Amino acid sequence: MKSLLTTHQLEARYGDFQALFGIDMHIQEGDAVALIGSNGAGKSTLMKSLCGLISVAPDSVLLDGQPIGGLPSHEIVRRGIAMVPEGRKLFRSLSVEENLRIGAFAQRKGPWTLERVFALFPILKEKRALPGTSLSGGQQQMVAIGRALMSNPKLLLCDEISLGLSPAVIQDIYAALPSIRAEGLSVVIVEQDIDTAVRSAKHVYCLMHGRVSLHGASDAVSKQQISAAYFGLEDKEVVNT
Ligand SMILES: Nc1ncnc2c1ncn2[C@@H]1O[C@H](COP(=O)(O)OP(=O)(O)OP(=O)(O)O)[C@@H](O)[C@H]1O
Repeated sequence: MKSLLTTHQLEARYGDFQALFGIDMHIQEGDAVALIGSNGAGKSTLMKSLCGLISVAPDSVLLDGQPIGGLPSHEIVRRGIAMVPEGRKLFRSLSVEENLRIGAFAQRKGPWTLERVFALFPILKEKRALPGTSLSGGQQQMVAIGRALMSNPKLLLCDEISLGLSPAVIQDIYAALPSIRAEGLSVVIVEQDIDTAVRSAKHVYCLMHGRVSLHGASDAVSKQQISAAYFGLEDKEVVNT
């Protein structure tokens, strides 16, 4: 499979505080990667570094071999990375449909249109004229995912899409993933629930204190390896990538 995105010794800082240290990550075309780790491990910081919300060294993030580190986020969307942010971040004053249409600002060509998003999440078609923020948490999450898809990304970054949702709703959202990935779209899923993460991904990266503590094929990493990498292990683990 062709490499889509790589990070090389990626570092990220908030002022004097260093949150990420030497992250090497590889995402192939069509890949599904789960990013796990305890609170404060650096998952959101890594997602923000990939989509231009945090400034990082140009060569530390390559998309299709081109340096994109530190580019403004609208330029990164144009190049094919879209983010479903933690907390959904819908535009309060806009309807469901308007929220979705905003995702298409980059005018990238591809399969995702308003009708296609409505086919994926039919409830959004019914509620298209309502304010996005009047929907249930799960429906708002669908809007956030749909808005990101409207930019026709090559890589979709999903930051904690199940946060605050009931197990049944989480199941509904994850049930959409195979359709989302059907046309070769790569996804990175940040997820607190380790079982959900590993089940829905081909590869797993675990972060601890801003470093990769484990990475490997999800069917090759054991529960013991994951809990060691999640809660504390001195050496970096690499398992059958
Ligand atoms: N805006 C910020 N300013 C300063 N430090 C920050 C900021 N955002 C995050 N941090 C710090 O960076 C580190 C990594 O945080 P990050 O939010 O990336 O972790 P996370 O793995 O996503 O955690 P969570 O699961 O709680 O969202 C933490 O020590 C956090 O306190």
